[in-house]
Amino acid sequence: MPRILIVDDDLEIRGTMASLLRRQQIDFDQAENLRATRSALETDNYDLLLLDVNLPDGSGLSLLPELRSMANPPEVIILTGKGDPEGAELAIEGGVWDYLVKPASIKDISLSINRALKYKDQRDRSIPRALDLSRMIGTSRAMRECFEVIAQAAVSDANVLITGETGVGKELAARTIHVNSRRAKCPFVVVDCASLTDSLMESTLFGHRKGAFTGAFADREGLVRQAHTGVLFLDELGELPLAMQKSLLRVLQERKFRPIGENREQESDFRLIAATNQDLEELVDYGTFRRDLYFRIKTIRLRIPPLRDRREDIKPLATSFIEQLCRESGIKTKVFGSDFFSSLQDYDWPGNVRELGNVVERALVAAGEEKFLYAMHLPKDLRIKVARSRIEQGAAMADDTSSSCLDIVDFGADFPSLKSFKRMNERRYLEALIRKTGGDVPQILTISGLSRSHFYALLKKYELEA
Ligand SMILES: Nc1ncnc2c1ncn2[C@@H]1O[C@H](COP(=O)(O)OP(=O)(O)OP(=O)(O)O)[C@@H](O)[C@H]1O
Repeated sequence: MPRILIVDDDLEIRGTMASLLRRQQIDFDQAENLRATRSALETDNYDLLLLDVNLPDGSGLSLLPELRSMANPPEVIILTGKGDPEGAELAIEGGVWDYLVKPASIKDISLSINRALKYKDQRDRSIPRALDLSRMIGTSRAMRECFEVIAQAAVSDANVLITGETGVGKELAARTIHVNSRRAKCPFVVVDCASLTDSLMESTLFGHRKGAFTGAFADREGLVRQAHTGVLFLDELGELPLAMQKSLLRVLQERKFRPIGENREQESDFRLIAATNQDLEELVDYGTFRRDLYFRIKTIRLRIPPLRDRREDIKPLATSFIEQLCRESGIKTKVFGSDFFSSLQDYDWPGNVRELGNVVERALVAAGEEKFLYAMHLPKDLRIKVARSRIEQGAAMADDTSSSCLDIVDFGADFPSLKSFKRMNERRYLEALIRKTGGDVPQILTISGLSRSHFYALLKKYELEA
């Protein structure tokens, strides 16, 4: 059910609006000034604000930038007693749905409210569908939840804090938010806070004038200004020194900064997306990260889980990386031996998706001209770790591609049905036979006793090649 906040200092107007909404069975709250409106917005979600311009403690229009930076902002209809064309222009620039001059007819107000609510409803529903995820892969439930947050972040202009271990895809997620947002055509400026020394940081972020310090041979535009109209992506935010945190907070509040050696302030309208693999809350408790900055940055929070907690994503990621690498190097895409994926599945991926990308690339190089990718093509250190962990788990399934393909396997909690066990082994039998005979079909048919048509049907079934 939609919810509306009526913001007006005039009791009579609030009463008229309230009875209109009650008749339409629309839920609503009321606020008589800016302060009450802000506190209502902090505690509740609204789909629409009916907003008066002249309020006792300031202009209703001053709320528009704050609303725009909310994760899922309400629509706004401005209702004002003054026919103020400049105000109307400002309001429309600020993204309001409609601007009605009092006394507006009940019919006009009702029509406008219904249209705005319909639009808001469509906006809410279209969030997940509208997303372009062409570069970001993931089918696990955990990643689908991440995509929902990314979709919400894409339709808003709020600050975003992305957390997760190294290599989980924080920067990729930030870029995905950017390409799906209204700032998509504007710059995406990356600042790696960990690689900047304290002395370089201020001039890198805010720029400097020629001669501002020894070595400042020319004017330099800072990254904050370069991000104007676009996104400033602060990677490794937990590494930002305290002094710079203060400056950053000021820029976030005022969107203004002063390059070193410059008298006048400059402006930059950027959206902040920050990423960290550190626990910022813990840093706040230790006193090495400012609490006020932390609260300002985490309007939208995206936590990307490590790959070991979403193993379902390993296969689609690895397949996509291999296909892309084969395409780029102009070679025919490889066929996977089943032991290849099972080894990938059984590894813990401390370096997450980045490590997976590197590992499959190394496997591709190791396979050379071979059509198949087997576990033996994977880096030795990875195979050793997988073998160890299998032994530790009592799986006793050594990672030895030359072992019999009909070993008895301890499947642990994932014990398969007899049908799928037979399928698995049939596939492994065929892979081993193709490997042993070098793909010599007459020899395969002699050894297996299969008819030619049955053999080709099995190749098709298991997506194998001889
Ligand atoms: N879901 C995904 N789909 C496709 N590629 C991904 C995915 N997640 C990560 N990658 C790839 O993995 C690599 C590492 O990702 P990224 O740089 O975004 O990680 P990060 O979390 O920002 O790492 P770090 O903390 O070390 O900066 C990149 O090549 C990226 O394209």
